[in-house]
Amino acid sequence: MILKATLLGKHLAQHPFHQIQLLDAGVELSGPKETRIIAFNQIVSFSCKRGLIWGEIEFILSHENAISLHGTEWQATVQFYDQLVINWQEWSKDILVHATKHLEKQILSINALSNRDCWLPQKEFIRLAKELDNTYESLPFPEERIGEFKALSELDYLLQQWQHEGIERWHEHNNEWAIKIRHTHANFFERFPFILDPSQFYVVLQQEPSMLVLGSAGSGKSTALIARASWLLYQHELALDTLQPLFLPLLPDDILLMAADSPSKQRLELIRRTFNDRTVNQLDLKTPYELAFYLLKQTSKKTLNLFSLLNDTEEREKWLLQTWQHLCSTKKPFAKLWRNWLSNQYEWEIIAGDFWLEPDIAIRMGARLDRWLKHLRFEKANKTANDALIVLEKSKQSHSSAAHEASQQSDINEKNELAVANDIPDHALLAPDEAQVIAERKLFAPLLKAWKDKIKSEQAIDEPDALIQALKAVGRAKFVTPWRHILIDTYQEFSLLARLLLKGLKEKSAGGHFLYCADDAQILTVGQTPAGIDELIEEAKLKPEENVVYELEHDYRLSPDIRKLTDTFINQNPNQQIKPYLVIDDKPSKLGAFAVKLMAPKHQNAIYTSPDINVLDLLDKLSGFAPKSSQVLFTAQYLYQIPEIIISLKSRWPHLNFIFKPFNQLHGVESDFTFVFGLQQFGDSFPAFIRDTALEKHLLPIMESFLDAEMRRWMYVAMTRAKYSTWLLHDIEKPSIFINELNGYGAKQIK
Ligand SMILES: Nc1ncnc2c1ncn2[C@@H]1O[C@H](COP(=O)(O)OP(=O)(O)OP(=O)(O)O)[C@@H](O)[C@H]1O
Repeated sequence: MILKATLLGKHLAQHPFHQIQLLDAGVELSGPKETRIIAFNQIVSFSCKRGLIWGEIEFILSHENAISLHGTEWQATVQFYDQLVINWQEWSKDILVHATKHLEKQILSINALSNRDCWLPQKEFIRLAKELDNTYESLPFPEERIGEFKALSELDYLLQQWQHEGIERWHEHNNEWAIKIRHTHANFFERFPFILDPSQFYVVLQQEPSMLVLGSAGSGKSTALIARASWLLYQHELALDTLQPLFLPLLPDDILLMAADSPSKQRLELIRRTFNDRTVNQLDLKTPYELAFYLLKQTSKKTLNLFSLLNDTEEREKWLLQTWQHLCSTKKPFAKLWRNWLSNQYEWEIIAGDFWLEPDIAIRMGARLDRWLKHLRFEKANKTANDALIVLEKSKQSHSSAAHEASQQSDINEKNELAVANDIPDHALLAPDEAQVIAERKLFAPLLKAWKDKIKSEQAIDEPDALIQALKAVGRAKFVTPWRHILIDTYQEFSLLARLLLKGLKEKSAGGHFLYCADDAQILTVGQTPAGIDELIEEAKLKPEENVVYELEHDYRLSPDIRKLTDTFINQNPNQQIKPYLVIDDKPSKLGAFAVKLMAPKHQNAIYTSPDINVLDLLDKLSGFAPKSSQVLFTAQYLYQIPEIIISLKSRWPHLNFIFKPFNQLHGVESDFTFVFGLQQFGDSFPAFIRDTALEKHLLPIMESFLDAEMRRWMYVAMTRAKYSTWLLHDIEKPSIFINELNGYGAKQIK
């Protein structure tokens, strides 16, 4: 059947098509310049309209495209339209059967997946999401037509639910499964020191090959990590039938626990002891240095020892101070250089004669020597790691080196501009004077040599060398990662080298599982930035489309008020991942009975600001109400800022346990009460510019754009250690600028 525009119609319509012919499953439109076939499966709808004089047939195609034929005689148009409707309906009826089967098949596939009595790994979910997209793309007519068919609408509704709420449904499925497992194995979970909350259970039971768990201070990350280790080993005991055998039974040797450094390792040790699980206590727990050392031992026949000074900060600082003092007393030029440098750079008052033995100087040197030397020790290895990373990036993005450098330079410029906007003083931003860098290198060279000699005398290896060599060992073709599960705590503190090593282990792991726990607000290492959290997320992924980040939902250390205060404080820096104010949810939730059963949380109930002269008074009061053996943390930027009188008066409050730690060693530390010292704006002021030497400016990454970003994190960590109360002790005349700010957020002021 053919419908043609009339001569006058053609002339008035000025349209590309003058004729339409009905085909078996479509229509053909033709005009003087083009002919176009429109198949029924392209058409969303069509209509027949009557204009003032002429008829018109219009077809709506997908994506709201319209094609029409104008200028046809009205009666003929109606006849053609009626026949078109008949053909279209017959075709649609026939095709509906296929479409229904197509959608039903997809529903069956979803049901099969969601009815699985097991953890649904994310890769399955991603596969399903892709399948769903394809389902709609491969329908025999445009998706917009689904609503016309009642039979399809219902199927479509079910599919759409999965398409739009897939993530929630996926989590729901896994949560429900987790609840079931928790009930089935209630006897086992009751052995834990706490009843885990649903988000912790999720982390414990999940079976993803790689997951990054984020959570703020006290959200129970380390606890969940140890609970997971215990659960993994328990499966070995049971060889459960009810679980899909995604995990083969595990032996303790298959699991490696990791923490960023000695303080966080000690904390993890403490937590695992509370679990009272002999096998968990036997699990390998290593710092990156120990991991590198272990890998080297496995792959090399040389005699090698762990360097004695690396795991004990106190001993290391003591050794460095003694070595520095020895160098000063035996090498006059060395002592002269240091005398000039300390008096010029720091404006310290240096006495004539043996200044290095002066208690006032000596007390300030240990921590500083350790910090300065560390930058030099890691210099070469960091450069190697950075080069490796740049090569990796380049091969990934096939960026020209010029473009890469240009973008880095523009980042630096941008950061500098921001820094200026934030009133960061110019001296902190100026490129270090090269002559000064060389002079400082000379200053440290004898100390660095003494350090290397000591390592040699112990037949040991330094951390950066160990990490670089381990990286090479892991990179060898034959290397296979020996652990099936690597559970990593305080991941935010892992150095670039350590992270590269883990990356290597991941690449060489056949079907291994990696769990990373991190909090960007707790980055204490100078030079590590919170922007790195995005890198951590990238590293935790196996494939780019995966989203393996999971957040813990509760807070066990801080009360909602304190949580709000500390979060407001850290969130001032827009580069930190914004922390929502979480509260303990004691009400029944849709996740069942777990939330109700949460143990009564221990809550920090106050942060006080007080002039430091009140300290003895406060301690007396504290001793009156603190339970016996309470842990009392004393912390400051430098330990010597803690008044001596307190250290010597430990015997005055014998029933309290005192811990002394500088801010940068507070990873994972937990106390009942915390006293923070040195909050002043003079001398060793806080916050301070930590890059106070030319070498530091030269070797450390560029400063973060937000003013005092690093010190803000130190303060945040110090304030979030205590389960009960924190006192921020400040100078009465010149308090730290943070004090005023915190008072504004609700810290309680003691006059
Ligand atoms: N489910 C729970 N019920 C009760 N208390 C818990 C629970 N989980 C953890 N805790 C307690 O909460 C405190 C904080 O836990 P944990 O150290 O695991 O948190 P975290 O997130 O690792 O903290 P941080 O990041 O500050 O190191 C600890 O005292 C721990 O014993």
